[in-house]
Order: sequence, then structure tokens, then C-alpha cells
Amino acid sequence: MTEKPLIAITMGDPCGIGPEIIVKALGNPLVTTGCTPLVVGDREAVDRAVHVCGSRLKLVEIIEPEEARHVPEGAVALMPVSRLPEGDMQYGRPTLAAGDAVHSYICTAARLCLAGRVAAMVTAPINKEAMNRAGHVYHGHTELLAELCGVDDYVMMLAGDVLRVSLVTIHEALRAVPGLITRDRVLNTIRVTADGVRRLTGKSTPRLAVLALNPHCGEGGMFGNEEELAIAPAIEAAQHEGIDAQGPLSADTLFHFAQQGLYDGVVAMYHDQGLIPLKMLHFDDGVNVTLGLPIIRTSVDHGTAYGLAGTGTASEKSLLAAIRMAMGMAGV
Ligand SMILES: NC(=O)c1ccc[n+]([C@@H]2O[C@H](COP(=O)([O-])OP(=O)(O)OC[C@H]3O[C@@H](n4cnc5c(N)ncnc54)[C@H](O)[C@@H]3O)[C@@H](O)[C@H]2O)c1
Ligand SMILES: N[C@H](C(=O)O)[C@H](O)COP(=O)(O)O
Repeated sequence: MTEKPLIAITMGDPCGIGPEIIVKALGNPLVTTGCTPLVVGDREAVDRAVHVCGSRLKLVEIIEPEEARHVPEGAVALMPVSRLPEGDMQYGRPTLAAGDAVHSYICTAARLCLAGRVAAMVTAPINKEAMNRAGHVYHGHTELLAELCGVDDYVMMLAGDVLRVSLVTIHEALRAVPGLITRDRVLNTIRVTADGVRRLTGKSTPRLAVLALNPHCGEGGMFGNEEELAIAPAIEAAQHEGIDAQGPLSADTLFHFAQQGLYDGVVAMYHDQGLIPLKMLHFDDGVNVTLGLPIIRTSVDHGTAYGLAGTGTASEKSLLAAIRMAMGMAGV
């Protein structure tokens, strides 16, 4: 019998809902029948979440990831990467030490993936500001993981079973976006998206919609010319490479058609253009997947939800979907 894949789950911000959604998700037998999970985080934070959620989850501390395969039936392995005092784990109040710890969970899991010691990593939400204040200057997991993996051509995609949306620009001030819409950046996003969607759907030539940046595709230059200068030339180049990319298409109407299943993926120009429709449809089951990495990384589609931290009420559904996608990508 083949062994179940080892999947590292990073705990995310100890002051947010990460530990609680992990505890709830790991109580679901679908997870433990499909993989051997391994939580990378802080024992005290997860113990507190077990209590808050009224869970009966048993944790076993391990040092080497392979030990996760040998924890007793019904228990889950935890690799303690930090031991934060209570003062650094207050709900909604991340400290520098918490921001630093979060960075170490991500780096530990990524290195285990790169060394082939775990099959995939799934990440719980972090507070990007807290990680940055602690001196780890990254816009989010995505950029940190790209650097750890030595990759330049990476793409953030959020995916549900109806819509899959990837982003040409990710966490950028809206005023900076137009300057970042270049032919090369759009072409690269289309290429990486086509590969990623191929892998996720099994379709050899997935159909991609590429959005315009400006209202009504710029209206012949009246409302902007990024379509003419960058987006259309990138689509043309992608088509020459055999990629089925259509566009530029007006973002205001495209999602109406995309949600009917006309496209396997949508390439959006900026964060909220793509993620508002995605989260409207898929907040519960959406997964954030980083395409273009040599490792498998999936994540929840939501943040630290400080208002819910400590209540045990946050939904674990997106985390379950992220674990399921990681298992699928790892071949389960
Ligand atoms: N993957 C990640 O690490 C990730 C993703 C998104 C946001 N963030 C970070 O999270 C922080 C807060 O961001 P935000 O307020 O924009 O988004 P958020 O997702 O934390 O919260 C938005 C709304 O959704 C609700 N919500 C979020 N997760 C939920 C869940 N599992 N169950 C039920 N309701 C849930 C919250 O209560 C809130 O009303 C920021 O620092 C942001 O950078 C991290
Ligand atoms: N843009 C993502 C979302 O809205 O869910 C997110 O903030 C996560 O980013 P990283 O995966 O890079 O941390």
C-alpha cells in the first residue's frame, strides 16, 4: 500500500483564527484519511484553539517530519517552531515576536517541501503587516515562497469549482497598477496560468479569459491605453504559443459568462478586480494556490479575521478545500 502524503500546515498568525480553523479541519476524517497532516507552529496556540473549539484533538510534538507517520491513531503531529509567551499571542494584537514566528513557520514548511520531506504545504492566514514589522519584508506568503524557491515567474491564483482567477499584479497600491501592466508581465501571467490550470483541470488546452484594465477595454483609448499597448500584444503572443487566451475582455461583464463555465481560468489585472467576484462566489470553498513554484502550496482564501479569533466560530471550509487541493496536486 502506498503511504499517504505528508502535508505541512502552517499555523499562521497566533493572534488570528489560524489555530482554530486548523483544529476544526483536522477533526474532519476526510483530512486524516487522505494525508498525514503535520502542523508547523506553536503548541500553546494550538492547545488554546483546541480548548476554544471544544475539540478533542490530541497533539503529539515531533522534531523530524517523518515522525508524523507514527503518531497514535486519532492524534495529530505538531512541529513546534516557536514557543511564544501568552503576551505575544493576544487575539488581534500581534507583536514583533508573533510576526517573526509566523515567518519561521512558513520558512520551515517551505524548506521541508524543497527537501522532498513533505509533499505539500498548506498555509493558514497571516497578518502581512506584523510579519513586515518583524523585519521580514514581503507582501505576503507568495513573494516569500517565490524567494525561498528561487523563482521569478510565479502567479497567485484563487480557485473554486466554478471560477479560477489569477492576478497580473498582486498586493499593489491601486495607483501603481497601470505602470505595472506591461506586455511581459501579462504574457508571463497567462503562461503560468495556462500551465497551472492544465495541472488543476487535466485539460490540455484550457480556455483563458484575459481582462482589460480600463472600463470598456479603454474605449479606443478614451479611457486608457494599457489594452492596446500591453494586454492585447501579450494575448497575441500567448496565442502564437498555442495558448487559448481570449481578450482583452471587459471585466464588468466577463464574470457573468465565466461563472457559466465558459472559461477554465480568468487572468485579472489587479487584486480586487479578480478577487471580489471570486470571493463573492467562493468565500467558503475558495483556495489560494501559488502557481509556478517547484513545490505545492495552497492556502485559505481569507485573512486573520481578528473579530472572530478566540470565538471558535470561524469557518474551516476554505482550509479544508486548500488541504483537498494540495492532496489532489500531490497525487491523492
Ligand atoms: N492567506 C493569508 O495569509 C491572508 C489572506 C487574506 C488576508 N490576509 C490578512 O488578514 C488580515 C485581515 O484582512 P481582511 O480583514 O481584509 O480579511 P479577512 O478575511 O480576515 O476578513 C474579512 C471578513 O471575512 C470574515 N472571515 C474571514 N475568514 C473567515 C472564516 N474562516 N469564517 C468566517 N468568517 C471569516 C471576517 O470576520 C471579516 O468579516 C490582513 O492582515 C490581511 O493581509 C491574509
Ligand atoms: N490576496 C490573498 C487573499 O486575498 O486571499 C492574500 O492576501 C494572501 O496572500 P499570500 O498568499 O501571498 O499571503
